[in-house]
Amino acid sequence: VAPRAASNPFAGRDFYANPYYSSEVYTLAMPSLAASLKPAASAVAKVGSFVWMDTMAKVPTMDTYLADIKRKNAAGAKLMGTFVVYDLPDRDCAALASNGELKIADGGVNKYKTQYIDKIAAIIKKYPDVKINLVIEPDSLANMITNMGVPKCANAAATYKALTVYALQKLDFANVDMYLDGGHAGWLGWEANIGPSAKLFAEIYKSAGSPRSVRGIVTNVSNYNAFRAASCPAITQGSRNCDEERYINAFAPLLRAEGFPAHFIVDTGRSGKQPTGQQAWGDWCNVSGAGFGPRPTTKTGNELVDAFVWVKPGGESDGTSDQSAARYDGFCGKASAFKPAPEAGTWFQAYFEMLLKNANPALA
Ligand SMILES: O=[N+]([O-])c1ccc(O[C@@H]2O[C@H](CO)[C@@H](O[C@@H]3O[C@H](CO)[C@@H](O[C@@H]4O[C@H](CO)[C@@H](O)[C@H](O)[C@H]4O)[C@H](O)[C@H]3O)[C@H](O)[C@H]2O)cc1
Ligand SMILES: [Mg+2]
Repeated sequence: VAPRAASNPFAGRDFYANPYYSSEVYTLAMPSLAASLKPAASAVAKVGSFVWMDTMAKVPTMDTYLADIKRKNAAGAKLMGTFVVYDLPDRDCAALASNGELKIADGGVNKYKTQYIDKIAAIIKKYPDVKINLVIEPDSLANMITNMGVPKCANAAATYKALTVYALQKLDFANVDMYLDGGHAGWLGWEANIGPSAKLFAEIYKSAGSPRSVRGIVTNVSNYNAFRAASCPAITQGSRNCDEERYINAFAPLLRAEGFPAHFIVDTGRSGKQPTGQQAWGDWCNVSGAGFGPRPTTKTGNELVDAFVWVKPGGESDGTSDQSAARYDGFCGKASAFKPAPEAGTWFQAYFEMLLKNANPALA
């Protein structure tokens, strides 16, 4: 077994401005952007964000990007690959917007193993010299804590847990570090949720055999919370953990006590402007008033936090506002949600412009 990583998986490496996102910015955003916003947009295109493998068809692009990174590193760069594993069958079980391609009822478990995870493992094996950091399945285990009352989540629970364990075991390589998705302060940070969460995450970690490459937990993926709020926003009323740092500082000792010595990374891609237009802390879809947040860095000011990262690519929709669409989720129709919005994952120009204008720190 490889020696336990004592060091920060992001230390001494630079983020890879992936071609997929920069091409969205240059081909989809730039042409209709006001001249005044173009410098900010080209700055954003250079910020390294995670590549979402949200379909089996996207897996081969991991090979393309890792080959590009390997080439660039051979020429003196110090890039790492950062990817999101996101294709569980019956995905996003409490929402409708990000419904995935695999269904438990339609052989999804076997497809996830053989056509998704095993394919990712085979690609990683080709690049033993490239540092790879992975986010594992946003919105999966968190839903197991708070949404067992949703039939789709209750029915998917055993599968989510078993396939997460499978992924942690199959992707456990010496050059890989993985972070399980831990929702955010407004989700699992509540008094009622944080204890059960620590137990569940530790159970998964130990069931997988405490793999060396499971470094910890990522928080705030596709959400908007400040890492360190100057003052607790009104919508967080009643919760002691009103920002991601308070959530992490409360969560870490509970996890350690359960046998999971987790470190953390935090998605700051859309946390720049506080407070946002959320009317309730549970508002998650295309929230108005958000802005690009702190740039990716290992200088987090908290030794539990390896890095601030950009996981959700700012400008890609969280879900359609078209009420007649199959994947329409009511949260994307709420007053706090920017409308009209296209399907989850597709380019949302007006929202991108808002993120540029609200960026903090400023982009250019
Ligand atoms: O006063 N109290 O003591 C008290 C105690 C408990 C309370 O209840 C808690 O209230 C919280 C809201 O405050 C709820 O948190 C919301 O849960 C939703 C899932 O159900 C999440 O939605 C996901 O968001 C993802 C992006 O983050 C999307 O990608 C994904 O598609 C989407 O599904 C929201 O973020 C998240 O904010 C908790 O469940 C709930 O338990 C409340 C008060
Ligand atoms: Mg989503």
